[in-house]
Order: sequence, then C-alpha cells, then structure tokens
Amino acid sequence: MKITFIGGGNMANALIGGLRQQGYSAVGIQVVEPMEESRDRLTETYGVRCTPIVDASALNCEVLVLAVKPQVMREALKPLAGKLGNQMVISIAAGLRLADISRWLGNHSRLVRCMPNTPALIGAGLTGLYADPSVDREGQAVAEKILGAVGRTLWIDDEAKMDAVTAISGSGPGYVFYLMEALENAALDLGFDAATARLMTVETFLGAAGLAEQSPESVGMLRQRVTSKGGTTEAALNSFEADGVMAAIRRGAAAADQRGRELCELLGADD
Ligand SMILES: NC(=O)C1=CN([C@@H]2O[C@H](COP(=O)(O)OP(=O)(O)OC[C@H]3O[C@@H](n4cnc5c(N)ncnc54)[C@H](O)[C@@H]3O)[C@@H](O)[C@H]2O)C=CC1
Ligand SMILES: O=C(O)[C@@H]1CCC=N1
Repeated sequence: MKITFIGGGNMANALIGGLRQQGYSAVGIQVVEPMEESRDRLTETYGVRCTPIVDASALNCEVLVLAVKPQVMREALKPLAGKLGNQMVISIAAGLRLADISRWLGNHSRLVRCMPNTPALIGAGLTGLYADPSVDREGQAVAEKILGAVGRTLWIDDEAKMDAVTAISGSGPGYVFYLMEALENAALDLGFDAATARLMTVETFLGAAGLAEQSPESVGMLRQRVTSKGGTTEAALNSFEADGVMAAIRRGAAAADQRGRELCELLGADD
C-alpha cells in the first residue's frame, strides 16, 4: 500500500514516525512538502521520498493523507482536483467537513476524516475517525490500519462530533502540557532546579495516568484517595476550586469545540 502525505509538518512527522516504527517500509511513503528544510528532515529521519509539488509519483498511491493546516487545505488540494481515481483520502485537518474536502477534490467520495494527536509520535496516540457513508469496510480498514499503527482508534458515527473529539483528544495534549508547565513552575517556585522539577512533573503525570488506566475506579475517586481530610492535597484542591480551575478547563475545551465549528463555517464556505 503506497501512501502519499500532502504536508510534511508536525503531524505528518508523528504519523510517519509511528508507521516506520511499526515496520512500514519507507519506500511506500511519499510526502508533498513545499519547505526544503522540512523535506530534508523527513528524508534524513525516515528515509521517505519528498517532492515540493504534486507530481505523477505523488498520485501513484492507494492512500492520500491530507496533513496541511485547515487554512491552506483548499489551495493545497487544487493540484489534486479531478486527478484522483480510487484512492482513499484521509484528512487529519481540524474543523474541515468531508463534504467541503470532497468538493475541493472534484467530488471525490472515498474519504475518511480523522483527528489524531501528537503522542502518535511515540505510538501512544488516540485517533477519532469518521468515514463518509460511501466508504466500504475495506476502506475503513485501510484508515484503521494507518492510524492504528500510531496508537488507539475510536470510530465516531456522527461527523458533527469530530469537533468535540478535536477539543478533547486532538488538542488535549496541549492542555496536559500546560498543566505540566504549571506543576513544573510550582516546583521551581519551591526551590527545585529545572532538571528535578521536570523529572518530578513527568513522573507524576506518568504515574497518575498509568494508575488511572489500570484502576477500575473513576478518576474522581482516585483523586479522593490522594486527598486526606485536613491534609496537603485538600489545601491545594480547595485553592484550585476557589480559582475556578475545573470550570476554566471545561470552558477551554468548549472554546476549542466552538473554534472547530467556526473553522468549518469559515473555511468551508464557497467563495
Ligand atoms: N498538531 C497537532 O497536534 C494536530 C494537528 N492536526 C491537524 O493536522 C494538520 C497539520 O497540522 P500540523 O502538522 O500541526 O501543521 P504544520 O504546520 O506543522 O504542517 C503543515 C505542513 O504543510 C505544509 N504545506 C503548506 N502548504 C502546502 C501545500 N500547498 N501542499 C503541501 N504541503 C503544504 C507546510 O509547509 C507544513 O510543513 C492540520 O490540519 C491540523 O488541524 C490534527 C491533530 C493534531
Ligand atoms: O490546534 C489545532 O488546531 C490542532 C488540532 C488539534 C491539535 N492541534
């Protein structure tokens, strides 16, 4: 199965890195990427062939992965419009409807919309997938195989829910790193050096996530188990509540969901 990526930035690197780690041959992967520096990096790191524009070899594939920013997707698809045969097209762009992508491709219908996340780079991604009703089981299996190579997959049966997937697991690593930054800064405030602050932060997140994964208990219950009455954790959590941290995070995720829907309307509208 030959795969062509349109766009060779962060996410394409994460997906290609994951596929290569899974033993997927570099010969089967090609990338269309206008930036010379990014092309060189991809070739040096993963041994994949890169071209600056869509040429005949880029079209000679079974699967296309659309990995450009939503704002440049329409422009990036112009060289592909009307030139596709039976290829499966997988879009990983936030906030772009399959109907719009299909139209920009000249009414192509074998489309799957996915929302991966950056832990894909270490094989620990989570991808939400939605398939156009015209995609058969074989097509779905192809998408599952590619995204499944870099982590877990979750099929969504309503495309409108893909913005919510983006707001939770797509953008989620950004929120987690933000919380990690906060804990790291707190450790610095309390007098630890940078390396120790990082170690304590990373291990605490890893340990807590691992515990949540293995435990049958809810995360709320796990939190309660750390929180002794009148103790230190309670002092911190009371302070978070007084500052509205929980509500602020929920409002933040809602803002991400809303932004996905805005992008959808803004970028999907006809000229
Ligand atoms: N970064 C993330 O955590 C996630 C991003 N996404 C989605 O993945 C897509 C890509 O995001 P990133 O990789 O973060 O962006 P990026 O900016 O790192 O990569 C996009 C690449 O596309 C290239 N490009 C620009 N115009 C092009 C064209 N006409 N033809 C081919 N390539 C072109 C750029 O040079 C750049 O290297 C976006 O649509 C985003 O919504 C999805 C899930 C997570
Ligand atoms: O911030 C963004 O728009 C992209 C989509 C999910 C993660 N990064």
